Amino acid sequence: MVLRSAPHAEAWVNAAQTDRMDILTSSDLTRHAMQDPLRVVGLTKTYGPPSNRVTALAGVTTSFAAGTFTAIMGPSGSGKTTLLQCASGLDRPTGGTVHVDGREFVQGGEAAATRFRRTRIGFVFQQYNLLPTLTALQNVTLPMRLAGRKVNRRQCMDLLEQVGLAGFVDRRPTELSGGQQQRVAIARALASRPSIVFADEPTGALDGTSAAEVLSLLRRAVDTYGQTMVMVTHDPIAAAFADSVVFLADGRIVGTMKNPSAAAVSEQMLRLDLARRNDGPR
Ligand SMILES: Nc1ncnc2c1ncn2[C@@H]1O[C@H](COP(=O)(O)OP(=O)(O)OP(=O)(O)O)[C@@H](O)[C@H]1O
Repeated sequence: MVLRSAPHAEAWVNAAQTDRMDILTSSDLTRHAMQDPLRVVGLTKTYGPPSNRVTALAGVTTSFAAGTFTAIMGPSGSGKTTLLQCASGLDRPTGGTVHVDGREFVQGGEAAATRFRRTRIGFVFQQYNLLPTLTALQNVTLPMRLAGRKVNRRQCMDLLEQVGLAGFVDRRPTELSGGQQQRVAIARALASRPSIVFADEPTGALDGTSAAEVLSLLRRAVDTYGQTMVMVTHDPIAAAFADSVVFLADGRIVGTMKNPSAAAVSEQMLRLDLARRNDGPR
């Protein structure tokens, strides 16, 4: 998918394997995307003073359909994490809007943003972000307790069982391997049944076997519960677990790929790197 408004888009379409990509106009996007659980429109994010401005997002418009798994890829510094953080309410965009479950997320102060994140969104981070003093089960129930919601202990135990940790519920993070900690983090992210789960490099700190297990769990969350998964990754093998890949460069969407294979993703990443080198520093 290439948004026609994106600069370099024509070049990208020419350079890429166009048979794997759709061309989407902004009216198509509007028509199809209004009901999607997550939609971002004209998202911009700049850092620093005008004299030294960094543009991390330069107007990103896209939509994530229910029950789909999308990987966000792009060269270092292309804006992947910034997109994830702005789309999830962890950070405030400079411009543009975020729509979750058809409603615009209005940046109404930290309390509102926190409430929004706790009820509608799950997060999985590269470094797991588990609380070291709590057991696996307590880590999973924590977001519900923080949100003042009744804890469904049985459901949390079931989730830990589903991620293969039935015998580990009373262990603290230091007593678990990296892969096991990430599986606790996935159970925690899924416990409140959020409509959208954001994952930022969820396999970045894992070996190949643990990474495949974690990715299979994310895939299963999409297929079983219809959750919408948005994952930032550098790894083409991880991206191949997704239904589609959105490619970013210089804070813009420059293409998407449906039904990605690791080989096709690697090839597109190489093309992007090459295009960037040919363009020189911005
Ligand atoms: N807090 C900040 N202050 C200033 N510039 C920032 C800040 N956060 C990010 N940036 C800049 O914004 C741009 C996009 O950063 P971002 O972390 O979103 O990229 P990325 O694609 O996730 O990179 P990587 O793959 O290396 O993690 C980069 O040029 C980065 O240096």
